[in-house]
Amino acid sequence: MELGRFVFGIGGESLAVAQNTYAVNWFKGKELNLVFGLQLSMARVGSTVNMNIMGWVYKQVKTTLGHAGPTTLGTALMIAASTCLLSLLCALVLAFLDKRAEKILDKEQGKSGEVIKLRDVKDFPVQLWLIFFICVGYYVAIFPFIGLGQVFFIEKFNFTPTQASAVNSIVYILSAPASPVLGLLVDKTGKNITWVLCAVVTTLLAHMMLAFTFWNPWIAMVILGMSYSLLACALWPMVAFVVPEHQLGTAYGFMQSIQNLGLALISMAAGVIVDRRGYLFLEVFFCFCLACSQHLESTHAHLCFSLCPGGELNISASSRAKQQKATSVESE
Ligand SMILES: C[C@H](N)C(=O)N[C@@H](CCCCN)C(=O)O
Repeated sequence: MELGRFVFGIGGESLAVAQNTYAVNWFKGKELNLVFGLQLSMARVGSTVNMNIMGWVYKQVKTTLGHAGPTTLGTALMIAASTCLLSLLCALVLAFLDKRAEKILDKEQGKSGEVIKLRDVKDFPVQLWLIFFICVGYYVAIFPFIGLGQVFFIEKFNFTPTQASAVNSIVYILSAPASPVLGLLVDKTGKNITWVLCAVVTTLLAHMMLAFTFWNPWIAMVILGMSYSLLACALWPMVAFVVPEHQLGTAYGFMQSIQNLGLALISMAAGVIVDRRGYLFLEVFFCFCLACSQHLESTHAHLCFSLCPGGELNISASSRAKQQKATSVESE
């Protein structure tokens, strides 16, 4: 099982790196934030369908085979895995379309000829490193929290397991419809840094509500779901504004690696904190992670404004459009 999850991790995360890089290559300067929102939405529709349908699939296989056990479980999992064939098919079609676009648009000519090197990392701008650390500081307060969330709602709010599971999964369920809408909002307004700051602050407020009050946790979880969707739409596309095209894959690869390293360590730490100190300490710990992320984002904003006032990261959509027009006139 662990070997399977290891291989799954390699595949899943590399897929995410490739998806992000393709999205930027195709949509930079167009509706990039919306595209990231749509990606997130699709992923969340997938997880929601999976959460709701797998129990039913397992029961059907059990009825057909006439018994429970490893064969029944294995068959149900193989049926689930068959959806990867659909992904493979889509990836092949995408590869074909991308090659075709390269020829039609004569992209070879526009290429700078720069070679991709792992050494590029040392030339990454400080803004990019800040984006990486904001990402890790934020996501460690989301994924590990949802992992432990069900028991938290049972223990603190006396919810039944069904109620706890419903309130816990609202973050992902909400992000399916909300992400494209919020992505469009970021596209229309620009100002990615401001949106990321809003998302981190509202997530911090939601965690503080869960930690220090007994208010109905649905309120905090709905805020968390909306702010999480906003962050994902505004943060990930920012990478494309600070690194050149040939370094995008390396930059997204690093972002995912740092995020996963943080998630692995913080998930273990979160388990130890719950066992030794309980859920209040855990929530305070998540608030601390978010406060670090918020501090980094403020530093990031400050740096971007002082290093390049009017720079790419926080300009409005209309100024971005003007900038692009000017660049394309210059290159003609
Ligand atoms: C899967 C990956 N580790 C991750 O964190 N994904 C983000 C969104 C990535 C942006 C779209 N490809 C998530 O919020 O799930």
